[in-house]
Amino acid sequence: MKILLLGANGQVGSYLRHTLSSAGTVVASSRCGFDGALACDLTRPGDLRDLLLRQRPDLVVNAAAYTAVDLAERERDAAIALNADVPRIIGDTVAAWHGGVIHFSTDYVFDGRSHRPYLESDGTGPLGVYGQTKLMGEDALAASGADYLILRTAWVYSLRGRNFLTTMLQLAGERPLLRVVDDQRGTPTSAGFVARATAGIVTRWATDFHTRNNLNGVYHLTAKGETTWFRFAQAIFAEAHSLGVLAQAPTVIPIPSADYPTPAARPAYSVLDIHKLEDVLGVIAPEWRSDLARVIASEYER
Ligand SMILES: NC(=O)C1=CN([C@@H]2O[C@H](COP(=O)(O)OP(=O)(O)OC[C@H]3O[C@@H](n4cnc5c(N)ncnc54)[C@H](OP(=O)(O)O)[C@@H]3O)[C@@H](O)[C@H]2O)C=CC1
Ligand SMILES: Cc1cn([C@H]2C[C@H](O)[C@@H](COP(=O)(O)OP(=O)(O)O[C@H]3O[C@@H](C)C(=O)[C@@H](O)[C@H]3O)O2)c(=O)[nH]c1=O
Ligand SMILES: [Mg+2]
Repeated sequence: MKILLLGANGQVGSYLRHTLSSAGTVVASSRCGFDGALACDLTRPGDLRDLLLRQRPDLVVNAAAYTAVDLAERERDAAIALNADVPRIIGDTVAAWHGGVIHFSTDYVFDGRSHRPYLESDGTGPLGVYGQTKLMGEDALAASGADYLILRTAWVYSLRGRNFLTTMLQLAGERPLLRVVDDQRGTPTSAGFVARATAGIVTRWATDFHTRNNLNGVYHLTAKGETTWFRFAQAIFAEAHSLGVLAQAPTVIPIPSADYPTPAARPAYSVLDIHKLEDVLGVIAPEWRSDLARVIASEYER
């Protein structure tokens, strides 16, 4: 099976480049092209169509996105181009040869007013431009006629790139005291887990090739459990400290979101129910806390 991976240089994409090779022949593409990846600026629809037509993949895995949540509030057009137009063009194009698409979306499609984990069938209500444009992309792909899986993940971290984990480790070296919001609940999920689970899903999907359209739809893909950003920060410092990576863990103070104003509002509660992922796609998810410990140890315990 030929798999075209878009966004190969991103947080999830860089892990997918490795894990997907167990599921098929991977052709990787990134904005600039590096390390053998094909260069393609996805904001140029003609370039994206050319890439798809030339490669004619059995499956496109789209890990490219506009992910700057706050910046999106004043760069709406750029967010639409990446998060809404790209999945629409992919779906419309590969539908011509009955190709499939695996696309990632986010917990930020929800408004956060739920008091129990969100089901795939629950109503959406994004609070900001990032979530709105990701939802537009979900709808466009679902309407395209291609076979598709939309994997909604959340609070993704790794030791590469910019994310909450790397931000906290960096701030720990700069400040003795950090203030972190304690009234937004969600589930930290490692990029490595997302990429391994996705590769397993691709393998299963390829096996069920003739009936795979039965699987079309949205799936929630996170680790298990829930926490707040404050408790996530505490856990990061506890793990790093126990491995001797941090001489002195900073003091972390819990604060309400009102005390940490940001251009984009975040949902107060965006825990995702992952039973459909487990039952239909057979993914086994780790607890978020053990996933975090594994990630930090993998880097430093050598
Ligand atoms: N990060 C998170 O917390 C979460 C992410 N998700 C979703 O998961 C998916 C993967 O996210 P993640 O890996 O964290 O995102 P990243 O921001 O790390 O990666 C996105 C990639 O998209 C690429 N990209 C952006 N613009 C273009 C362009 N014009 N042409 C080509 N490539 C472009 C970027 O390229 P470059 O490296 O050159 O900038 C980057 O490598 C996304 O769909 C995201 O919405 C969902 C929930 C949580
Ligand atoms: C750095 C920092 C952040 N915060 C808060 C701000 C925010 O409410 C929360 C998380 O901050 P971040 O900006 O790292 O996270 P954010 O950009 O909101 O992360 C989101 O990214 C997109 C792509 C997604 O799809 C989501 O699932 C989610 O992971 O922590 C503090 O309270 N103190 C701090 O020192
Ligand atoms: Mg990023």
